[in-house]
Amino acid sequence: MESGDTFLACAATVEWMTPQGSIIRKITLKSASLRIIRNEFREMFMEVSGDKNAATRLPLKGINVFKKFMAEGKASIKFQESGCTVFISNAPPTNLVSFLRTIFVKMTGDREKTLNTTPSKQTVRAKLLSGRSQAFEEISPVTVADLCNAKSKISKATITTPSPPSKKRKNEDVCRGPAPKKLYSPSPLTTGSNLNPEQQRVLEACLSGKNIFFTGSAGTGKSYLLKRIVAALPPDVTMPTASTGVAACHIGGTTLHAFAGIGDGSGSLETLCDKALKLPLVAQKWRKCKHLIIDEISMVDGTYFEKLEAVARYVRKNDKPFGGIQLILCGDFLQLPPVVDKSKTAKRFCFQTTCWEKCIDLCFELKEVHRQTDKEFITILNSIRIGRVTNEISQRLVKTATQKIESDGILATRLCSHTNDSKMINNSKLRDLDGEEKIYSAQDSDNASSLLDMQTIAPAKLVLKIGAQVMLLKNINVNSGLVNGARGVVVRFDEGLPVVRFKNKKEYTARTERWYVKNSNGSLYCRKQVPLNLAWAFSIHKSQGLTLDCVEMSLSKIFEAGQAYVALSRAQSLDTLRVLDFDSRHVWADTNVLEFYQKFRRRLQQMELIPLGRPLSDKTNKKGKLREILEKQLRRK
Ligand SMILES: Nc1ncnc2c1ncn2[C@@H]1O[C@H](COP(=O)(O)OP(=O)(O)OP(=O)(O)O)[C@@H](O)[C@H]1O
Ligand SMILES: [Mg+2]
Repeated sequence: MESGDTFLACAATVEWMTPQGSIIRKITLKSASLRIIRNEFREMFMEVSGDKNAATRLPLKGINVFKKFMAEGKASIKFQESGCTVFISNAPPTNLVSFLRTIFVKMTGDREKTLNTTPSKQTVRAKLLSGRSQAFEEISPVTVADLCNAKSKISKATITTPSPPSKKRKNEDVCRGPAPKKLYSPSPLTTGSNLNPEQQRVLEACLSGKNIFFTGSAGTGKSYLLKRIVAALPPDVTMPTASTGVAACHIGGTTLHAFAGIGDGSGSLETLCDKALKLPLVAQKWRKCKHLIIDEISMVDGTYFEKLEAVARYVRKNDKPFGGIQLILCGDFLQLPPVVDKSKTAKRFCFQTTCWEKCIDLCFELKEVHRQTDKEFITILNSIRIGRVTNEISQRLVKTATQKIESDGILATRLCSHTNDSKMINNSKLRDLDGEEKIYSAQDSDNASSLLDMQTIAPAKLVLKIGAQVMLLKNINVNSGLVNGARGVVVRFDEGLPVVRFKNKKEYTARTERWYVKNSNGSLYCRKQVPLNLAWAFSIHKSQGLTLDCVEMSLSKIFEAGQAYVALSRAQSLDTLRVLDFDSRHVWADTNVLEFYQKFRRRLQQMELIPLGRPLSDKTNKKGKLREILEKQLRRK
C-alpha cells in the first residue's frame, strides 16, 4: 500500500459555511495530515489534523470533489451534510490521486453495502442504544476486490466526469466520491505503475530526501522517471528544471536559468549573491524551494553550478550544500556538454567542480533502454556513446545511407549540427510547397512572450501549408501513437485547423493546446498554440531528450563530443534511421567524462551490494545497516 492511499500530507484550509454561503469558521493548516478512517459503526470519515489543532472529523457522505487541478496538487472536497469544504493544496499529486481514489472506491463499495443493510443505515437512536464505545481506526487499503466492485458499479451507472461538478451532477446522487474517469485511467501520476525496478529504486531514494544523481544512456527513461518523481513531491516547494527549454518542457518545468534568477551567472560571486538577495522574488523562490530537480545536467556549466550552490547557501543562510535544498540531478554526461563561449571561459562539467561530491549523497545508473528495442542497435549505440567505433559498426551505419525510411509521404527529419542549417531547410522546403499559407500565432500571457519562446517548444508563429512536414509537440493520445515527437504531414485544413496524417496512418485535427511556464513568483504563464512545429529539420542540440520516429542526419559538421551519439540515439531503430555520411572520425567521447564514469562505476559496484527495491531508511535489517555505512563512507570520500 502507498501511504497516499489512506493518508495525505498537504496544506489544507477547512471552511464551514451557512447555506447562504457566508463563512462561519475557518482553519488554515500549513502542514496538515488527512486520514480516511472508520468509526465503530463502519461509517467513513475524513480526519483533518494539524500540528497544534485538534483533529476535525468529517463524515464521508454526500461529498462533492473538485479535482481539476489534481495534477498541481490541489483539490477540494465539499461535505454537504457538515456544510464544510476542505481545500487541499501542496499535496504530492501522486498521493493526492491515490487518496481521492481510495475515498471513491470505498464510498462506491459502501453504497452498495448500505443498500443491503449495514450499520450506517442505523438511526441515531439505534446507535446510542448499541452500547459500543467510540473508536476510530484507519481504513483498510484498497484491494483488487474493492476496485472490481467499484468498477462494476460505475459501468452500470455510466458516470461521466464533469469537472468542476456540474449542476446535473450535484443533483444526482450526492453520495458519490471523486469522479472515476481520471482515477481509473492509467495516469502518469499513479505511483510506480510501469516503472521498472531500477527506476522504482531511484524514486524511493528521492522520496527519502537524499541528494541524488542518476544517469544512464539515452532512452533509459531518465526524463520519464523524473516526471514521476516530480509528481510524488509537494508541488509548491518542488522546482523541476532543465538546462534547455526543450528538456524543461519535456518534464513540465522551467530552465534552470529562469529559476535561478541570476542571469547567465557572469560576474563575481559577491555580485551574484547580492543580486539574488536584493531581488525579492528571486530570494523568495530560493528560500521556498525544498527540492531542486535538474534534467540534462550534462549541459549545465560547472562554474554556473558552483555559483548557484554558493548563492543558495547565502540566500538561505544555511551552510549545507545548496543551502539544504534536496537536489535531484539527472542526465548523461556522454551526451552534449555545456554550451559556453569558448573565447571567454573553458568548458567545465558539473562533476569537475569541488562542490559536486559534497552535493551528491547517492548515485544510480539506469541500464534498461526503453527507446529502442532492437538489441543490435542498442549495442551499437552503447559503443558509440563511449566513442568506440568498430569496423562492423561503421559498415552497419554506412549501410543506412541508402535505405528508404519514408512512408506515406512522411519524410525523415534531418538532424543538423548547426541551428541555422535546420532553420534554412525548414524555410526553403515550406517555400517550395504550392498552396495557401496558414499562419498560427500563439496566444501568450501578458508580457511573457520572450520567456515562453525560451521555455516552451511551441513556436510563437507557425506557418503551414498542405504538404508541410510536422512534428507533434504534445502527447495527445499515447495509445494511438499521437505522442510528442511523432511525425506527420499536413493533409488538409478543416475549419481553419490543420489535419495531420501520421506515420501510423492516423489522422488528427490539431486544436489549440496549452503550455505552462512557472514565472519567478510561482504563478503560471501560458502559451496557447496548435501542438505542431515544422519538422523537415531540427538541430541536434534541440533534439536532446527527444524520441524521433523517422530520422536522417549528416554528421560531417559535428563539433562536440557526444553530438553524434545524441543524434543517433534519437532514432528508435536502425530501420528508421539514415546516416548520410557516416565516418568514425565524427564520433568521440570526452576523456574527462570517460574517467568520471569509470570512478562512478566503482562507486556503484559498492552500492550494488544492496538489493534493488529495499527502502533506504530500513535500519532494522543487516542490509539496511550496510547501506547506511556505505552511504556514510561515500559521503566522507
Ligand atoms: N518504465 C518505462 N516503461 C515504458 N516506457 C518507458 C519507461 N521508461 C521510459 N519509457 C519510454 O522510453 C522513451 C525514452 O525515455 P526518456 O526520454 O525518459 O529517456 P531518457 O533517458 O531521458 O533519454 P535521453 O537521455 O535521450 O534524454 C520514452 O518514449 C519513454 O516514454
Ligand atoms: Mg531525457
